[in-house]
Amino acid sequence: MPHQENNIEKSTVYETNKLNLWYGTHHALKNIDLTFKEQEVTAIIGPSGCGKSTYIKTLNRMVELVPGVKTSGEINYRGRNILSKSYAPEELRTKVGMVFQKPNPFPKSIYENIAYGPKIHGIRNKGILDEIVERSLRQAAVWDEVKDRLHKNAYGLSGGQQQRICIARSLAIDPDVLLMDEPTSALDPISTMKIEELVAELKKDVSIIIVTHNMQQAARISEKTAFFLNGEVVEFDDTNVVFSKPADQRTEDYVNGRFG
Ligand SMILES: Nc1ncnc2c1ncn2[C@@H]1O[C@H](COP(=O)(O)OP(=O)(O)OP(=O)(O)O)[C@@H](O)[C@H]1O
Repeated sequence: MPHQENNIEKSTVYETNKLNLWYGTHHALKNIDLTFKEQEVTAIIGPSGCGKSTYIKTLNRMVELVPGVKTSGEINYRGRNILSKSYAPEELRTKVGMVFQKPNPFPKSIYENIAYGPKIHGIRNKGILDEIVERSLRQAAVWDEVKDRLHKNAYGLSGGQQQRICIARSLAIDPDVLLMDEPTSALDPISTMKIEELVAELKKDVSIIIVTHNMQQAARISEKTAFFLNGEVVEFDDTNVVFSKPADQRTEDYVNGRFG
C-alpha cells in the first residue's frame, strides 16, 4: 500500500523499471524496479559489492562515465525516461544533487564552493549569490561554524564540516532530489548526528536516497528501505517492516547481522 500522509498520495520523483546494468560482462544490476516519492527518505542497504553505489549513480547518469557500461530498462525522473537519447544529462545536474562518501570540496574558498553551481547556472549578482551561500550553509547546519571564514580554503575545515560544505554545495542549486552515497561513513558520531538531523529537516523539500552500511542509521532516518543482494532488490518496503518483520529470510538475516 502506498505511503500516505493526510490522505494525499505523495507524487513519484524517480522510478526505475527493469533496470539492468553491465560493467563489460559483469551483470551488476538485475531488473531493478523501485519507486521514490516526494518528502521521503529511502535507504539503500546491502552487503559490499551488491550494487548500491552503482544503482545510485545510475540515477544521475554518473555511471555512464565508466567505460564499457551498458544499461537497459527505464529510469523515469518526474515522468521522463532519463536514459532516452533526447534527455540531456546537464538537465539532471540542475535538479539532482549528489554527496559522496568522502567529502570532496573544491580547492577553493568556502564561499566559492557554494557559489560555484549557481554561477554555472548563470547567477552573477553578488547580493543574490551572498544570499544563496548563507541560505545553503544555514540549511546544511554549518553556517555558524564558518560564517567568519567564508573566504578561507575549504580544505582547512574538519572532515565533518567539509561534508556539510559539500551538502551545502548541493543545496545551492535548490535540488529536487539528493543522492547520498554513505555520506557519514568517514565521520565521527557528532558529525554523523548533525547530518542525520539535517536529512530529517531537508526531506520536507528534497527527496533523499541514501546508501548506508549502518543499519541503525537506515532505521532512524528513512521511511522506505530497499535491500540489495547480488545486484537484485530482495525487498523494498516501509523501513519498520524491513527491520521488524521482513518478508524474505535473506533480509531478516542481513538486518540481524547474520551476514554482510
Ligand atoms: N567501474 C567498475 N568497473 C567494473 N566493475 C565495477 C565497477 N564498479 C563497481 N563494479 C562491480 O560492480 C559490483 C557492484 O559494485 P558497487 O560499487 O555498486 O557495490 P556497493 O554495493 O556499492 O559496494 P560497497 O558497499 O562496497 O560500496 C561489484 O561487483 C563491483 O566490483
